[in-house]
This record gives sequence, structure tokens and C-alpha cells, in this order.
Amino acid sequence: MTDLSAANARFGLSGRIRFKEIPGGLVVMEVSNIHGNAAIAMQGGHVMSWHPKSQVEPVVWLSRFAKFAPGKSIRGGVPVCWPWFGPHPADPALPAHGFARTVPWEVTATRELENGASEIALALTETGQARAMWPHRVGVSLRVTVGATLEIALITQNRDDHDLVIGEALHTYFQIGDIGDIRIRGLEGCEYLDKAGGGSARRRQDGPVVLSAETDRIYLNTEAECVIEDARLQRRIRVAKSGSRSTVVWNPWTAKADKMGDFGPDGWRRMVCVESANAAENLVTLVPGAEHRLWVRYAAEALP
Ligand SMILES: O=P(O)(O)OC[C@H]1O[C@@H](O)[C@H](O)[C@@H](O)[C@@H]1O
Repeated sequence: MTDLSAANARFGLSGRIRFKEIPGGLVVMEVSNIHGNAAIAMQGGHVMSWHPKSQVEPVVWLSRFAKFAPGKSIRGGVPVCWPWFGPHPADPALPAHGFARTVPWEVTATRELENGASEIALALTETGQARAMWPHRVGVSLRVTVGATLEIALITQNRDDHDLVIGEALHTYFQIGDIGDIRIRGLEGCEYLDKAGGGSARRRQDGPVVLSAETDRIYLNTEAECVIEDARLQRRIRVAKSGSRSTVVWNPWTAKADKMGDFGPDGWRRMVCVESANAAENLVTLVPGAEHRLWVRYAAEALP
């Protein structure tokens, strides 16, 4: 759905949901309600930003140097990694983190809830390009609820006649005061694959996660809530989830961020990715007809 006036007529909600085109040609849905603001790009079904009114600063980080172009993933927000996480297991020519984040999605419904939150349903558009990369019959949808909290459900239905194995993540970039001033609780004692610098060593988390260098970890068998404690912004962000057995913690640090070209000079200091995923040993197998739902809820609150 790229026709703006048709999209606004069908799914716009006066004063609350509006579609617009941004420089670079992407169509973005802007959501604004009594609880706060969010923006969702139709490319990738990508929640680009979320700023609840209770917070001085946004909770979901979007790089000031993000590039907006057809077929290119946006640096920040909530990229949807699907149907594989990281490099493709067999074909390095295929895009990292799957194709869902760079293909068109379409809105299938919008509504305002009684509590003033806005609910948006999106579906991955069937394209020949996606089919060529992953030739299976499947239904993929997102349900985004923008309220006092941000909830996102990523739903996969196997409509084929054989088992499907998927990797996935809601690859969320959270806005923080400074990378040196946060700690992440909820992963204590968990085993992780340490991918920083291209490795894959297995380690165990000792205490809360504190970052002091490039960090790229897949925490395995982790279903509990994570909490990002931010001493600089004097707040904590709660990351609750279900249907997700891996948690990825990522920050590229300075040298890698410089090479990536869309972080800006110090962007990497203001973000941390805490991704609710099913990756590595936690892939999901769907039998024909089965449905899998990965759900997250983000909430921010002042530190006591
Ligand atoms: O630059 P991309 O493709 O969005 O990926 C960013 C990072 O995403 C993380 O999830 C991966 O663990 C990292 O290895 C990767 O570098």
C-alpha cells in the first residue's frame, strides 16, 4: 500500500494515524495519541521510533544518520529479522538477518483501543523476490500496540505441507544516556555465544551485563524479562517477552560503528540492542498449519 491518499482514507485515524512519504521515498505511518508517538515504515514493517509522553527522551532509538532507501535496512528502531537471524546458514550471498526488514509490508487494520492506545496490524507482502530467497508458503504478520507501553507480536503461520524452521528477532535499538552508564539485568548465569570480533566462544554471564567494548552475544535459553538500568537517564527499560528463547545484546563500539557509516560520530554510545530472538540453538520448527508468536512489551519507568 504505497498510495498515500488511499492508505490514509482506509487506515488513517483522524489526528492519530497518518501516512506520509519521507525523503528517500519510504512510506511511514505516524502514530500520535494520548500516550506518545511512534513511526512505522511500511518497508520492513519497521517501527522506527517510540517516544512515550512519560519520558523526556525516546525509548526506541533511531540514528540521526539513518539512511532511508528502498531495499536498505534502517539503522535504529525495531528491525524485523526473519526467517533467519544473522548470516544465512547455507548461502552467504543472501542478506544478513533475512529479508523481512527490507521488503514491503502492508497495513491490514488499525484501531483505537479503549485506553487510548493505537493498534496496527501489518502483513508481509508476498513478493517474487522474497519467494526466490525462501520458497515456502507462509503467513507473516505484525501487531503493534502503541500505548503507555509498546507491544509488538511477530506471528508466523506455516501454510505449507512440510515443516519450516525459522530464526527471527525483534532487533530493538534502545535509547540510553551513555553506553558506559548502563547495566542489563535478567541474563545473570545464562550461557551465551560470544560473536564479538567474528568468534563463537561459549561463555556464561557473571552478574549483570556491563558493556566496555564491542559486544555481540546470543544468550541461549533465556525467556525472562530483561531490564536496562540507565544511571544517566535515571530510568529503566523493561523488556518482557514470550515465544522467544534467545536474547541478543549488541553494541558495535566505536571502530565498527564508524565502518557502518550510519551511526554518526557518537551514535553508538546512545544505543544498546536487546533483541528478543530465536537464534542459534533456539530456532523454531513449525509443523504444517502451526503458528508461532514472538511477543514483546517495552516499558520505561523512573529509577527509584
Ligand atoms: O548491520 P545489521 O545487519 O543490521 O546487523 C547489526 C548486528 O545485529 C546483531 O543482531 C548481530 O548479532 C550483529 O552481528 C550485527 O552486526
